[in-house]
Amino acid sequence: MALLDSVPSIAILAISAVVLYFATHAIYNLYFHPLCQHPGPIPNAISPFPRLYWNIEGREPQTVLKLHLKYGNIVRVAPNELSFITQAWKDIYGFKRPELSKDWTMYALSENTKRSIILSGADHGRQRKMLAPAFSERALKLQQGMLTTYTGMMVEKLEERMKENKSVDMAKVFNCVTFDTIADLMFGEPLGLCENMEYSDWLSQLFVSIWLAGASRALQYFPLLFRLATMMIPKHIQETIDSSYQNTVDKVNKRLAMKTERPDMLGLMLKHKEEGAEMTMDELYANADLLMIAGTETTATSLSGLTWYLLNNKPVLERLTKEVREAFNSIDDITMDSLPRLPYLSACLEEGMRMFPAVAEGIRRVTPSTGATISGHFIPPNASLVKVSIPHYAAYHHPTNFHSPTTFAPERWLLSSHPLYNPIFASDKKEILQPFSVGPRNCIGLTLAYHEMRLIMANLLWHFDVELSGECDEGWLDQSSHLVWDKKPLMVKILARGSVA
Ligand code: HEM
Repeated sequence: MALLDSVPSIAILAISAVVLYFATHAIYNLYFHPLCQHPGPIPNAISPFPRLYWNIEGREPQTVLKLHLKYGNIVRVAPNELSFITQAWKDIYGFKRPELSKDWTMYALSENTKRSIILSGADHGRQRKMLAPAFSERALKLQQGMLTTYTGMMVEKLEERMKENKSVDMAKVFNCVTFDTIADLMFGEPLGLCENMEYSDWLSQLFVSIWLAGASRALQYFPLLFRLATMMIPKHIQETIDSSYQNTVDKVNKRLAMKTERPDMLGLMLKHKEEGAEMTMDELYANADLLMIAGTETTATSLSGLTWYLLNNKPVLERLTKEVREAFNSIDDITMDSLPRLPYLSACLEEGMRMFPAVAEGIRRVTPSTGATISGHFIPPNASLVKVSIPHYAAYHHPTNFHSPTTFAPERWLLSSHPLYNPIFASDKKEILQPFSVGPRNCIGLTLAYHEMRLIMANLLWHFDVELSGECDEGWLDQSSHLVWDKKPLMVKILARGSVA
């Protein structure tokens, strides 16, 4: 009886202890934490939950922009995390000793992904050395014929749709072209997507894996919960993830069994192996799987964003079309060598990536236990795992960095000698735009991405006039982001060249 009588008091005591713990924690975070002098919303300073909610909701890019507009260039977005929209690229991502390490909670922590270059720790340099030759300008030029095969297939399919008077989902078309290109570069054969401009089962599975990886990141803040959740993944979803990876493994094995001197990615990686660089078979599979995601969705997303802005900015579309059509006498002149000489095309690519960066969130890094200075602000030693990042979308849309930041204006990237140069953009902080990141872990596929984007866009505008279709969602830009944008269909009317006045 006496024991039962004391139950309410034990419950009150337990609740009080929990409340006291959280209250003390909140007070510490607000007034005594090493980051307490940095501005930001109070709920974010107290707890990581608001930040995790953005992750799940998929509104991180837009929310972080709003916070920077309200609180300034450096914002405390979580108790242990600062977001910078200053020129802090080198401080956070650059070559330094010790390097700021990756924040693992940003990535999908499957055992397979952990073996790939993107998550490798001390042996990152070894993996990078082995992959790099496949991405050199020289190696890519050898693949020009293969790249143009898929732009040629794109043109053929668009012609068919034009004759049928049907609108085309260009987001899907860009995905089909980039996936077939990377698959051919990697496995020695395409996925067959460009034949019908439709996704295969494997690709649909891959998209499920990407979405799951993005949406489940918040759980990684709580390792026990994450482990529990991974144990509870429904069987059919786990099978989808496993079968997507197994498909990559099968394709790598098939390519390795080919007796060919083909200078594709696996060929070059293996050649390097003979020269002493090492990569285990498991690492090879993991990197092939990574490249199929990192090298496709990103390029297709950048092209989709640029296409949306072009279709909604007729004068820019006209100028770009004119530049492409006047620069060349025939389609054969449109090459990897000739395209970089088109300044307006280059300016449009930069502006497209500024307005709609494929990687929109900040990629977090963790400061070392020795402390770090970021944009002149010292993060003290042992300030328990402070995370820092530059959020691409927020940094590119903030008036502190770009004049009229929400205006799509490729002119801002032109040299002052260009007839379309506009001095109102002279104060733009152009070096803030780093869609491929910087430093030792920047994008290895940067050169390939530029070549692909130039070839695809130039072929589209050389062959066709394009208009936004009435079937396209007017709020296309209003998208959520789970590591990559959850893109909506981008419906476009394909018209015969010269039909739009
Ligand atoms: C417009 C297109 C692209 C954009 C915007 C982009 C962006 C990025 C960014 C921001 C990173 C840094 C990620 C991090 O710090 O965790 C990265 C890394 C990487 N990207 Fe890309 N990327 C693009 C295209 C490609 C292509 C075409 C490939 C290859 C086929 C590729 C392969 C990779 C790889 C392997 C890494 C990891 C590099 C390392 O950790 O050393 N990307 N990319």
